[in-house]
Order: sequence, then C-alpha cells, then structure tokens
Amino acid sequence: MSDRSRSPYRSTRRGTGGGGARNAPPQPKDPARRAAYDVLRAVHDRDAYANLLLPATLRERGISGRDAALATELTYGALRRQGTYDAVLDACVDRSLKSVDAEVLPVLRLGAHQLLSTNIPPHAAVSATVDLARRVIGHHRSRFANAVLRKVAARDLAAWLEVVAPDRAADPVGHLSVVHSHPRWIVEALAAALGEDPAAGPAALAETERLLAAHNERPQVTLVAKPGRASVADLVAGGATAARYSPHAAYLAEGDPAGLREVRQRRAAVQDEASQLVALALSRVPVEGPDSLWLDACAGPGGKAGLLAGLAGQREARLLAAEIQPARAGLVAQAVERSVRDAGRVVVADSTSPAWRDGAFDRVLVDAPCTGLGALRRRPESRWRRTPETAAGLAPLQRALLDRALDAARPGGVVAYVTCSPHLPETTGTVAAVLADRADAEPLRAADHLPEVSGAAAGPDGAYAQFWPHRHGTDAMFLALLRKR
Ligand SMILES: C[S@@+](CC[C@H](N)C(=O)[O-])C[C@H]1O[C@@H](n2cnc3c(N)ncnc32)[C@H](O)[C@@H]1O
Repeated sequence: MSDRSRSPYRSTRRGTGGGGARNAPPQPKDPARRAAYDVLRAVHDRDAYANLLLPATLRERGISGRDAALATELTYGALRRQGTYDAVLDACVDRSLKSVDAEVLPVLRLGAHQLLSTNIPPHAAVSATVDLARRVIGHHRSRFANAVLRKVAARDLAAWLEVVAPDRAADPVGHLSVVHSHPRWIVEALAAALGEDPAAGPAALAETERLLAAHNERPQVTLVAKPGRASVADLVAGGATAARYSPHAAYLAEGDPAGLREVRQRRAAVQDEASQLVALALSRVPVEGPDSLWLDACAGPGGKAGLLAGLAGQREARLLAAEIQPARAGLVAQAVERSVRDAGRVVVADSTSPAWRDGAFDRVLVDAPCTGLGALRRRPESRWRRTPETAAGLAPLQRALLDRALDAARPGGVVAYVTCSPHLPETTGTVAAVLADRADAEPLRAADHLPEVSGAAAGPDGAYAQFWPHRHGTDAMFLALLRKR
C-alpha cells in the first residue's frame, strides 16, 4: 500500500532559487516548501482553493521546473492525506493535535507527507522542513516541529497505519477513513452510493476502498474538442491520446493544456470525460417533433454549455445558457463563443424563477450546485470542508431547479438532472422527491444512451447513470434523464 501511494518525486537536491522565470521576483530560500506552506495556510485561513491558488502562486513567484513539481506534490499530498497524517501526528504530540497552532500544523503536515509518502530521505525531509519552520513560525516553535517530525520519521506509513488506524474488522469505516484519508461521513456516504454495507463482514467495503484510493491519485487531464471547432484528431496531433468513451475527448498525459493551440484558441478546453458524457446523453435522447431550443439552467462556468452549444449548432438548434452569477455568466459566454452557427446565448438568470415561459425547451440540462463529492481528486481540500449539512442545505435548491427545469421542458421533451456528486440525497433522493410530486415526468434509462460505457447503470431498476473514478477514470458524475409527458 505504501509503495502504491508513494510519490514519483525522487530527489531532494535542488537549487534554492532554481527554475525561476527570467525577471522573476527574488525567491525565498526553498521556494517550493514556502509556496506549499503559504497555500496550505490560505486554504485553512481563508478557504482558498488549492487548485486555483497554487498555480497563481507559482506564476507570481516565478517558480517552475523541479521546484514547481515539488510544491505541487507537497501541497496536494498534504491536503489529500491530511486525515492520515493528522492521525499519525496526533500520536506524536503529547497534547491534542487540535490545540496545535494553525501556523504550525501545515509545517507538520508537509513534513509528514515528505516522510511518509515521498522518496525524500528522512534526514533531508526533517531538516528542510525545520528550516522552513524557523522562517515561518520562528525558532521556538521550529524546535517543537523538529521533535514531532523526528517521531514521525521513526516508522514508515504502513507501520504507522498499523498503529493509528482502527481495526478493519471492528470498525471498517474508521479504518478506511484513516488509511485513505477521508472523513467518516464521506466514507459512509460513498459506501451507500456504491450499495455496500459496512456490516457485511470481512470483505465489506471492498469497492468503496478502491474508490477512496482513486481519490488520492492524480487525475489525468482530459480535453474536449468543441464540436465543429476542433477534432480529437487535432488534439492527438498536439500530443494527446483519443479517450476511451467520449468521441469529443482526448487525454493529455503531460504538459500544460495551454500548450495546445486549440486550447489557447478556446476551440478545445479541459473537461472531465463524464461531464462530456452526460451532455452527450442529453443530446442523444430521441425527441418527437421539434428539436430546436435547448436550455442549460445552471451553466457557469460553461464546460457543458460549450459542448452543448456545439452539438446544438450542428443540428441547427440553439442553446440558452442561464447562470445566476454574472461573473460566471461571463465565463459561459467565453465557452460558447464562436460555436457552430453561433448557437449559444448566455443570460444572467435565476433558474428557480425564470423569465422564460413553461414548455419552451426541447432539451434541458440542470447541472445542479452540489457538494462536489464526485470531484475529490481535483479539489484536494474539499473533503475536509464539506459536511452532511452542506448536502442538506443544498437539497431545496436542487429540487427547485429540477422542478423548474421540468416546467421549462415541453411535453415530449427531455430533462437531464446532473450532479458532480454520487451522494444519494443529492442524486436519487432529489429526483425521487421531485417526481413524487409530479405526474408529468418519468425516468428514462440513462445508461441506454451511453452504450459505450459499461458499469454506469445505477439507482432503482438501473434507471440512472453514475460514473466512478475507480471504474471509469472520470469524476463521479450522476445523470438522470427524465421525459416530460
Ligand atoms: C455545478 S455548477 C454548473 C457547472 C456547469 N454546468 C459546467 O459544466 O461548467 C452549478 C452552477 O449553477 C449556478 N447556480 C446556482 N443557483 C442557480 C440558480 N438559481 N439559477 C441559475 N444558476 C444557478 C452556480 O452559480 C453554478 O455556476
């Protein structure tokens, strides 16, 4: 287990100011660890998003090459494995970890990550981290960090897990929670979504464990070639590989997506493959009669709208993309610009009390705001931010959006309800609650519209589709297709 989870990062010998861009500002000593520390602090103190702040920090400080790779490894690793490392650190401090200062904790987590999950030699990991500690938390507290990290260094990860993880047979959820670094409630929620019972004996939660492990892997970059504006062949010519499922997708194994001309020209974009597949499924459902007006009711920042506008344009339909936040609507406008036949229009609107008339649309997408538990691979801190209350708080909005989307569809039209979460209250729970109150809609078998994907049917009678990182290599996107009667 420790081998699989170890970082490919190999060296500790790097220049202290190395790799910077020309004319970059002077860098602090050990810029990689300093950048990782600063991002962890911002994530904790002001709810920053690591996937946005880290690239900006690296850019601003002119950190590139090996230092950028190390900063990324340390930041993402420390955030993803925070639950595991905190269990280890808790065993290494002589008071509760909760009482350790917020300035000190990121130092300890960065040290734990280097010691337990990278090939950085232990003495180098401790001394570089204590050097960092001296600079960011002062001499006195750096001695505390030194003492704790020396204790962490006494065992490898597997040996620590033997000590700190609850016994698997007695407490399978607690065991997986520590071993794979997820809050207990998320382990329970994911097990429920996979239909696994924690009380099912020694092999309980086998698939849940594969999912949790997948959340700690770095996801591959997937691109979408916008229909009519770029092709998968273009992306392949730029170094990508044609994707497994989506006819519009390609995987980029390495390099910056912006290195591809199609991405720079917004003819292609970064988009998870399941996000493409749910939009594609909506476009594939046969509808009788006109098929000329489509709605994306929750469009920001515009990933699915960009694809849908292209698909709509190719069959002479138009897409109205609605988004409540003006700034995000601006991103949607960029995503749909120059679609085939200029098919996309963007409107700032509240889709729970919309300006359009009922029955106006042939196809409607509701990609509802959700906990994002399906995108834990990409947002390393989000598993620690979400709570069961987050999901409960979103439920009324999710239901209202789906209800209004069904109103917006014409009889015979189709509505796709999508979440980037497999959490049942947000997926089948929302759909069941809305359908219970209306007789004018019925589920279609969503997986039938994605015949290229196996293992995606989910929910009662397999009516819905659920993608999974460990099965499909995608985000855990949920799709219900509903026919308006
Ligand atoms: C999950 S995101 C949609 C992602 C998008 N479909 C994509 O593929 O890029 C949900 C979006 O719904 C927007 N939203 C939330 N409440 C809304 C409402 N009442 N009306 C319209 N949009 C709303 C949020 O601002 C957010 O941009």
